[in-house]
Amino acid sequence: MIWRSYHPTHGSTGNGAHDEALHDRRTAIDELGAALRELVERATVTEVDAETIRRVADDVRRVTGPLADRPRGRTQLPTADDLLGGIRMYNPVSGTGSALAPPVRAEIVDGVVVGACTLGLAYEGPPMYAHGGISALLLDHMLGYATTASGHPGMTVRLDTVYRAPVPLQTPLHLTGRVTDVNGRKVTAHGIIATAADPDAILVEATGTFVAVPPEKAKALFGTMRR
Ligand SMILES: CCCCCCCC(=O)SCCNC(=O)CCNC(=O)[C@H](O)C(C)(C)COP(=O)(O)OP(=O)(O)OC[C@H]1O[C@@H](n2cnc3c(N)ncnc32)[C@H](O)[C@@H]1OP(=O)(O)O
Repeated sequence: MIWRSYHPTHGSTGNGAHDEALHDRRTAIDELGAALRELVERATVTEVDAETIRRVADDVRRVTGPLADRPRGRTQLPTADDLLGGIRMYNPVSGTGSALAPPVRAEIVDGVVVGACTLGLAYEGPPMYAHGGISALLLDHMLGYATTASGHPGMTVRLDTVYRAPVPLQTPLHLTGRVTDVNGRKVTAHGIIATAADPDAILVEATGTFVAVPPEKAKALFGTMRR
């Protein structure tokens, strides 16, 4: 991962009780993430009356109160994350704890990152189809994953996105990301979005340039990060 030089591994501790507590916390975060995504989608699709919407808004404010007890700031990593192990519970694309993430599930197949997700109406841009920025978000993630998995992690400095056809909502999607060139610190990657039903028909494709962050820059950008 791009932060490798500045943070020790926080993987398995060999401490059974700690691992069990961590697993339990991640499971709880998964559960809350799923509930939040359901809330977001239901709030987006509902046509109930204004009184019901206000009542739900009050209820939501009330039930989220306990979560305000121990907030973390931007320099503090989530205790449930494992940066070097690639576990980012709140990643806005793949994090199962995120209300914003579809979430994308991705794996590496023959050197290519292959992902899947379904976008609900909360991601709507043009009626019935995904917002273009969401497609770019998904592809940036797929390309970033591919560069990291290839052993050449870096940050996006450029993302060229070509929208060939609208991306349908409520439809299983097929995503890919692959590294196409490594040139010193610069890595080029390419990815697509298609439907799972017709993975060869490209709806959106992107080519990205990623640059490895030199240690002095990494220190300036991420040096204040703490557990
Ligand atoms: C597992 C899931 C992972 C998901 C990952 C998602 C990825 C992301 O979203 S990252 C977040 C978005 N990106 C950013 O915020 C990055 C912002 N940019 C930066 O901070 C800096 O550009 C940084 C730190 C990356 C590089 O800075 P620096 O080390 O000064 O680079 P710099 O020396 O200017 O350029 C290095 C090389 O890249 C090239 N380059 C820089 N910017 C660009 C660009 N926009 N387009 C093309 N080439 C560029 C330069 O020309 C140079 O090439 P060469 O070595 O041939 O001369």
